[in-house]
Amino acid sequence: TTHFDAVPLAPPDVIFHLTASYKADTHAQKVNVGVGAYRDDNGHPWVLPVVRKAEQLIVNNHALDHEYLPIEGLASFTSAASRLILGKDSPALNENRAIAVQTISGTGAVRLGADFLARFRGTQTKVLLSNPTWANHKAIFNDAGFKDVADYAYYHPATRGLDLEGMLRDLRAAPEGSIVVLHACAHNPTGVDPTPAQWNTIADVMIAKKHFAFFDCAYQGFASGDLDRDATAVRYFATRTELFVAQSFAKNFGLYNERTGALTVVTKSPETAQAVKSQLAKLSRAAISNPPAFGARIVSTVLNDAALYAEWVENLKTMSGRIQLMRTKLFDALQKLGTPGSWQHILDQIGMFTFTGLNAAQSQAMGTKFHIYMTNNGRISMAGLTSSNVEYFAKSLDWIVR
Ligand SMILES: Cc1[nH+]cc(COP(=O)(O)O)c(CN[C@@H](CCC(=O)O)C(=O)O)c1O
Repeated sequence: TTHFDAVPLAPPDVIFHLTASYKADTHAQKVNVGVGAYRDDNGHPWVLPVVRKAEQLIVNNHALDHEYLPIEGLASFTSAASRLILGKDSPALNENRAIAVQTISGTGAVRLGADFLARFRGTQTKVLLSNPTWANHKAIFNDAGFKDVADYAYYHPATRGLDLEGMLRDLRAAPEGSIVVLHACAHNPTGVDPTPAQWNTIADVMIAKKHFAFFDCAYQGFASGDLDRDATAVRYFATRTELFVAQSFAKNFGLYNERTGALTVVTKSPETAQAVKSQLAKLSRAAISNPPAFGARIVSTVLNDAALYAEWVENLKTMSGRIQLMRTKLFDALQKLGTPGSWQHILDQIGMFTFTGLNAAQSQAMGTKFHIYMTNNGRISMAGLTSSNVEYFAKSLDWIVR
C-alpha cells in the first residue's frame, strides 16, 4: 500500500477546465467566453501599456533586490490599494482605522479574511453567499472550516435583475452576526449590481442584524471604467460599519498570473486596526510567509505616480469600453436576427459578464455544437467576444434558443 491509497480523484475545476478544453479545440471558429479574463479585439490577452512601462522601470531599477517583503507585504502597495478602494478622503483612512495586508491576488484575500473570521468569529458562524456567486467562494469558506455556508437570494430570473426583496428577506432571516459576502461591483456571474439606493437599504438591514460585510472587489474600474463609481458600495458601507474588502488586481491591471491582491480592513479604532493587522499577518505567515513582490511593485509604481495613474485610467477605459462595445454589438446582432426572447439585459448588466439566461443544456450545446465555451449557468465573459466572432456567437445563440 502507499500513503495515498484512499485519495479520490478530484473533479476538474469548472472554469479552468473550460480554458483547457478551449485550448485543446482545433475548430477554426471556437470562442472562449468562459474565464473572466480580458482579451483584446484579436482575442489576445492585453498587457496594459502602463504595465509595460512599470515593468521596465522596475527591471532597470538596480536599487531593487529580491529580499523578503514584510509579512504584510509591500507598504507602498497596500497603502495605495486601500486608498484606491476607500478613496483618498476616506475618514477611516485619515483616522488610521483602516489597514491592509498584501495577499495572493483576490482569492488569497478572500481566503485570508475567511481564515481570520474562522479564528475570531468561529466556524459555526453562518456565511451567506449570493445565489449565484463566483464558482470559488463556497470552496474557500468550506476549506476555511465554516460549517454553515448558505445562500442569500440575489438574482431574479424573470426580470434578469436584482431580487432585492429576496435578498433582504434572507439577510433578515439569518442569525445575528452572520458573515455576508458582497460583490463590490460587476457581480460575478450575473453582471447585476444594486443601485446606490438599494445598497443603502442593504446596509440598513446588515447593520440592524449586526451582520459582517465581507466585500469581494475583483473588478474596480473594470465595471464602469470609473474607479470611484465602482467603489461606491464599499465607501458607503465604510461610513457606517466595519468591513473587509478583498481586492484583486488581476483584471484591472491585467496581472492575472502575478497574483497581486490585498485585504483592506475598516475598523472602529486605530488600536483595533493594528490588532487585526497583527493577526492577519500571523495567519499569512503560516500560510505563505510573505507575498511576491513583482506584481505589487508594478501596481505600486502606477498608483503612486500621477502620470502613470492617469495612463492606467485610460487603459481601464479601453478595456471597459471594448466590453461595452461587445454588449452593443451582441445586442444589435440578436435584434437583427429577431432572436426569440428579450435581450435588453445584455445592455443593462455591467462588467465582465453577461448572465444570458441560457440553461445548462443550452449552455453545453453552445460548446458541443458550436465550439463556444461558456459555463453551464449561462454566464459569458464579454471579453471573449470580438468584432470578428460576435456575429457567429449571435447566430449560434439564435439557433440554440429557437
Ligand atoms: C468575484 C471574484 N473574486 C475573486 C476572483 C479571483 O481573482 P484572482 O484570485 O485575483 O485571480 C474572481 C475571478 N474570477 C474569474 C477568473 C477565474 C477564476 O475563477 O478565478 C472568473 O470567475 O472567471 C472573481 O470573479
